[in-house]
Amino acid sequence: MAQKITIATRESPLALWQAEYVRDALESAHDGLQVELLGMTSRGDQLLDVPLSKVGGKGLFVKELETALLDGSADIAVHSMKDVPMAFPDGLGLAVICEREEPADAFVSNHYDSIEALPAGSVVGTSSLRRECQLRELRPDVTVRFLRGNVNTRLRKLDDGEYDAIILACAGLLRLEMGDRIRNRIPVAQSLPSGGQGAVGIEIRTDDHATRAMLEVLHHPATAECVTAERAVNRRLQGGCEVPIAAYAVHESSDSLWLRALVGSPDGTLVLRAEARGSTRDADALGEGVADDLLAQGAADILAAVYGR
Ligand SMILES: NCc1[nH]cc(CCC(=O)O)c1CC(=O)O
Repeated sequence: MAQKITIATRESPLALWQAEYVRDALESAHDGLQVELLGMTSRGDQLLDVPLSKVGGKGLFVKELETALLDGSADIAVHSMKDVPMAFPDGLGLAVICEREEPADAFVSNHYDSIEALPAGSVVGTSSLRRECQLRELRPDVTVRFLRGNVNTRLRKLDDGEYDAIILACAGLLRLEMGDRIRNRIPVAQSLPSGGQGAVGIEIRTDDHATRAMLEVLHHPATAECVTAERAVNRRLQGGCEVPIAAYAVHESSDSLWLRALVGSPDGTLVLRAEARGSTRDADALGEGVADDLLAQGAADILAAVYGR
């Protein structure tokens, strides 16, 4: 049995928190196991002056880590599931999904308590088309301004006065012990989260059975069921962050899920919604059904306009 595991991780404070969480859980579950972090910078961390929707989207945060897995310099890669594309390179795959932190988006402001309380003309920072779409549907009278960078950078820009408010994931703030910055947990009906938001996933080489067995202690089946349904929506739509897409599942009982999803235009003038309930055992089919409903409502046209298909 391997007595040492190397974790490939990005170097943002949140990515390091997540990698350290995995390291600590593995070391306490397996006596004598040594776990090391291999920090690396992804293209998503370098290209900070352009929206993700313009530079090729999701894979940007995971590609360098996957290269480290494939060349053997690391054994596992720890990701925010929100940033993990649907398809994996040959020889790599997801081993486990860890317990979800709060999935909602956070309204963060030094002046106002909620989206509703913003004066007309306020400037709100986000570069997520999903957040922009839903915010503008609710408040067509506010201005959305570009905001990227890691969580700490975004908060600093807010504090510098560049924005009246910003929208972040609650999960990142809570993990970094900055929950006091959350002025308001935006109800999911107002800002439906991204598929996988708040969940951490671990990618490995698919033939590395010894490592997979050691990761099992971190697997959280209930989270994995929800994230599976959410990711099935994105997979069926074949959409990344170039289009406003949200997908969010919760358990209604131990064996049934309620999945909601939406596709929209960035300016929030067109927002298509679909939802369905289904068995946890068939989370993929649940997600595909909701995606098909969206496609039938006209999501196909939105996607075709963006991706030229
Ligand atoms: N795209 C960046 C990213 N990836 C995961 C999180 C937050 C933590 C999570 O969703 O697990 C964030 C920042 C944010 O959206 O505020």
